[in-house]
Amino acid sequence: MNTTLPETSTQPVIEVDNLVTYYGDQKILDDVSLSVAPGEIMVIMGGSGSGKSTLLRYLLGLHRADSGEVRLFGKCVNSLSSHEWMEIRKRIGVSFQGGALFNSMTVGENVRMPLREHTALDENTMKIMSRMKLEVVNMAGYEHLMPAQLSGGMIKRAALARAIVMDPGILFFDEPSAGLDPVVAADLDNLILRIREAMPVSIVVVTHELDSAFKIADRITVLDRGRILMVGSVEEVRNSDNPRIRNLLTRTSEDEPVDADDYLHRLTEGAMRF
Ligand SMILES: Nc1ncnc2c1ncn2[C@@H]1O[C@H](COP(=O)(O)OP(=O)(O)OP(=O)(O)O)[C@@H](O)[C@H]1O
Repeated sequence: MNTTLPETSTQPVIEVDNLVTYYGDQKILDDVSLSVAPGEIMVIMGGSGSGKSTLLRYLLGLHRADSGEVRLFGKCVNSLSSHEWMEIRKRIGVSFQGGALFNSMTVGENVRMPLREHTALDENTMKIMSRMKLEVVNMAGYEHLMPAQLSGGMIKRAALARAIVMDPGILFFDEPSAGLDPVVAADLDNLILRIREAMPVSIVVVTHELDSAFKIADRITVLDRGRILMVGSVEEVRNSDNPRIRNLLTRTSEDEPVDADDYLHRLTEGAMRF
């Protein structure tokens, strides 16, 4: 549950300043800066290998920045004590690709797990709170089922109920609609919007699903080879004339097979221009 927030309501809940990260000798994120305002939905988009998941891991404080800084709720994640980090961690909900419910527990037990771990609430209160969150994700009445009895979409929704059970200030999604059919994926988008309406939470979504990004985002960060190409509104990204963003929007990539005619056409077009 939300502890009293020390920051003013307009202070960004996430701030990234000039983040540079390496895996070994390879620079993965290069001078990345962005911020996420209270209640904002920020979508991180980019081609495969552009650094989206890596950025998410740094936002979650899983790695130490090689240079630059990540601040959550105004606190630099690299300089927190483990106790301070635990306090911040309670205010962060995460919904990862697989949904990842514990198969040996019922849906209700799964959703209550963070409450059991981080609070001293009595059993009854925990049950009421988990039911409320299951209602938010349209899963009321399913709390006694085991994960194996659920569809893929229901597993995602139950995992989402667990991610919001502590009323987080920030909610992270990694490819929320991966593996879902388009109708279920669209439901999940609606649910993300509904959660933002229902609670004061900032949401960061990593996705390569354009339809989903355009539907839910307040702003989009476009990553390309570890650098930020653009941070802007849906309209700004849609209307960008940056060729690499256009490529991303039309789903062409240097790794994809190239249509020979189209390629020649573009080549001659380019030759004529220069
Ligand atoms: N643990 C790791 N060790 C070494 N290199 C890594 C590691 N994780 C990622 N990388 C490299 O970092 C770069 C960015 O990877 P990342 O997974 O962040 O990209 P992404 O945009 O999330 O890609 P995708 O959409 O395919 O998941 C890639 O070149 C990748 O090979």
